[in-house]
Amino acid sequence: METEISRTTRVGKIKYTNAWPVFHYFHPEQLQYSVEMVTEVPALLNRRMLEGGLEVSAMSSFAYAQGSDHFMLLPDLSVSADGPVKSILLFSREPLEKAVNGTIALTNTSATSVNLLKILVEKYLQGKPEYFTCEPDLTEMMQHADAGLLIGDHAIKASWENEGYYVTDLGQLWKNWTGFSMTFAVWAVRREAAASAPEAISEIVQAFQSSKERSRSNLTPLINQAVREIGGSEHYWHGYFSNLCYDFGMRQQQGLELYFNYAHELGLLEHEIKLQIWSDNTLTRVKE
Ligand SMILES: C=C(O[C@@H]1C=C(C(=O)O)C=C[C@H]1O)C(=O)O
Repeated sequence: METEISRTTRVGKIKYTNAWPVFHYFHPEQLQYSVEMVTEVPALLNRRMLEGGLEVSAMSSFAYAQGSDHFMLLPDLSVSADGPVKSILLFSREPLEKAVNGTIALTNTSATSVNLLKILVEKYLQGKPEYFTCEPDLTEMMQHADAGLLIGDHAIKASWENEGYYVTDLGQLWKNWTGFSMTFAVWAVRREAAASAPEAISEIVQAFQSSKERSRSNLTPLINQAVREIGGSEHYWHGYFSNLCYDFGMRQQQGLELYFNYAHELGLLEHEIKLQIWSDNTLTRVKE
């Protein structure tokens, strides 16, 4: 008979620096339960989570909402920003007010940010652009569009190489308009995995939490790795990691609920979303 201990939990990891603090000290080989890692851009992790090809993943908060009947949120984990995010950037040839009536190229790696842009354009800026989706290559995008949306390390690198484009930070724009924080990524578990393998999920959640805390207490190893692998300066990465928030408290939840409400109003989400957070019942069960 297959026991829970021998079953493998497939865990998705976002292939961008923004999620590193939660994964940096997450070492599957040190866990009691078996874990297989899949590292991909958010759009691919979203698809695999929706199709049941992963049990646990960091994913776009928008995709969590699309599949919320199948998912629960893991507690106190997110990639959020209360103001500028520095890596969700709209590059445009003309100032923003003009760009939002032109053609906008959208990265095919995102779900949250492309819908955030649509909300901001439609409700805040009253623009009427044409959109198309493509690979995250700014040079290529700008051959066919007036503006291009990039996320993650693609946005960071493009901001370093920027040759005169206007740059709009969507975290900052959301904050200017709503006064709220914005949550771009969440960590979720599929409901059937939460029901059938609670001990494994509990161990995974604790490992994510302790990675987050260890990263927060000393950013230097992450900064050094980012300089080595992506480029840029220690100063840049210190600013980048310390600016992002990895918690999912009341403030982040309120901002995300507001985003889901707007997405629903615009028909981007089919139904209203109630955040459902997984809680660890294994500790009480042991005592019974
Ligand atoms: C902060 C970021 O958030 C990311 C944006 C996502 C999206 O737009 O769907 C998904 C996951 C996050 O890692 C970033 O890409 O820089």
